[in-house]
Amino acid sequence: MMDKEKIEQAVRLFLEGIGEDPNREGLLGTPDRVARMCSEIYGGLGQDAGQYLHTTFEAKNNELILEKDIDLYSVCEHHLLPFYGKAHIAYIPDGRVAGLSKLARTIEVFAKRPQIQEQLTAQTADALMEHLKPKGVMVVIEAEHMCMTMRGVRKPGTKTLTYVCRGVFENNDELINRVLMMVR
Ligand SMILES: Nc1nc2c(ncn2[C@@H]2O[C@H](COP(=O)(O)OP(=O)(O)OP(=O)(O)O)[C@@H](O)[C@H]2O)c(=O)[nH]1
Ligand SMILES: [Zn+2]
Repeated sequence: MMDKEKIEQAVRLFLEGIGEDPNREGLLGTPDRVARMCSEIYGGLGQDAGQYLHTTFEAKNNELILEKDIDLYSVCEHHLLPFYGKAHIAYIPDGRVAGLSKLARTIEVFAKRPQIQEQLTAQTADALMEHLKPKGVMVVIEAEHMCMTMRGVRKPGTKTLTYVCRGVFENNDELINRVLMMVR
């Protein structure tokens, strides 16, 4: 559970820290707004990643399934600035498939936390392996980090691509290339 009062105090202190007046009219409601926003954008903290994967359906054939271009928003844990882009989740079932929306819901559990992209990619793949028990999973994320665009090195347009393979995808160039081709 989030401590809304603590977040509000911190926001007031932060505003003072940057030389603002937290009591000026435009900022009066800001601590409350930020606290409410936090329960949304950090709402994955403490959530069980398996919760969306309890209901599965029988699969007649175990062919590759790819859910691509999933809109993704997360927050980098180093600067607390957003990174955002697309996620692609491929898996080969082993007799059971998940509801299509549940792949996106699973990645959201991990995206709604202070994150680094590599870890977000790996945690999603591992959760799918653990709870869906497929033959293999591949998760690809391409994202732009605002800590690299609006500040720091200032390189807008730079995309960071991460991918993680588990199960039959591991070291299987043919499968990996098939997914990458379908994603392009
Ligand atoms: N590996 C990884 N690095 C990230 C991610 N998000 C942000 N970063 C990087 O985290 C690093 C933090 O580096 P520091 O040197 O501690 O912080 P900094 O002085 O603000 O660094 P600059 O961004 O280079 O100005 C930066 O290089 C960021 O680009 C991520 O998802 N994965
Ligand atoms: Zn950052």
